[in-house]
Amino acid sequence: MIEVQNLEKRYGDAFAVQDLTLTFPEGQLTALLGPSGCGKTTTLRMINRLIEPTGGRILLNGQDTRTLRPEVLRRGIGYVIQQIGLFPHLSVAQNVSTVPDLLGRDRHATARRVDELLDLVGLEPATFRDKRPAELSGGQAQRVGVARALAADPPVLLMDEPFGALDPLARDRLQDAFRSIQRQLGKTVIMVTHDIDEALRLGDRVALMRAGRLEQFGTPDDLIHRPASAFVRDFLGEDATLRQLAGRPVSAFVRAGLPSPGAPRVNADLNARSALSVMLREGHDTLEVMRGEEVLGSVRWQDLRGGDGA
Ligand SMILES: Nc1ncnc2c1ncn2[C@@H]1O[C@H](COP(=O)(O)OP(=O)(O)OP(=O)(O)O)[C@@H](O)[C@H]1O
Repeated sequence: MIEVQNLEKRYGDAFAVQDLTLTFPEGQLTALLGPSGCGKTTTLRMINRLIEPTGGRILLNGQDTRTLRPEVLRRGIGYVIQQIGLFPHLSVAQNVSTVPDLLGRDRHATARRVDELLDLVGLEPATFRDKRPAELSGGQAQRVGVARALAADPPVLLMDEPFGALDPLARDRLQDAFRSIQRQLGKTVIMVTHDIDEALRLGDRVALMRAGRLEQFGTPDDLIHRPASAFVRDFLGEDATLRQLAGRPVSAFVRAGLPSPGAPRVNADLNARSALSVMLREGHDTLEVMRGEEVLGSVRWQDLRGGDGA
């Protein structure tokens, strides 16, 4: 678990981060969100001590990070940035195994792990293992970057706009892949983004910052339905609920029980925003949700509009 307490970074008279106190829950993904210059990257880089705070402290599993040598600290904290920085002269497999090799881990075990990780991020190992970075698309290179960060098996991952440079389709795919990996591996992830959709879609928690301070910390539902300030409401915008629905399958909103007679059927994987459109189009306030031939249950208009899906 990572706790920051009264964290501060000052440059001359200007505060990049000021009086920031929050706990990043273990095994969850927290999105650090906010407008340009609000202090997101500075906060992230203080956590792995690429930037030293001018005040406050950071606890990793209860231990003040200042008592740890930076290189020891960073071994337990993966770091993924937009410009992935793969080594051009090394193969994909060598790039992914950089840290385990440095740590002197068993070579055969590492080779197996590299293949597993490539598989996990959606790169066929036999095809990609021996390629050089110059032979990869931007999206493939970012996948390799994610695999490399996971290779050392750090309990904590810091990510700074990791999907920023991708086209929308590739970004959606890699976000989905990453989300299921994160759920599967139970990593604690802190992800900087200025993309509201990304934060609402991927974040278990969202920390919204403004001018170096924390404006609100909560679940996506909290920020959308219980904004702490006019700033939060304005920042998320009026269509925040719809955008959040677009990132969730309708199955997240299913309740047991039958819908009203004649309700349209939709597939469980349909996104909730499209499900809402089906209701509007068909003039029904319930839908029957199917997975293949099986009826999962029903979903009601007010369930989608209330935004309480998990
Ligand atoms: N080395 C530095 N010297 C002086 N000011 C700095 C320095 N680094 C950052 N700042 C200032 O601190 C503030 C926060 O910067 P930071 O990069 O953390 O913002 P951010 O929220 O990540 O922004 P963006 O989304 O644009 O990357 C900004 O006003 C920035 O100008």
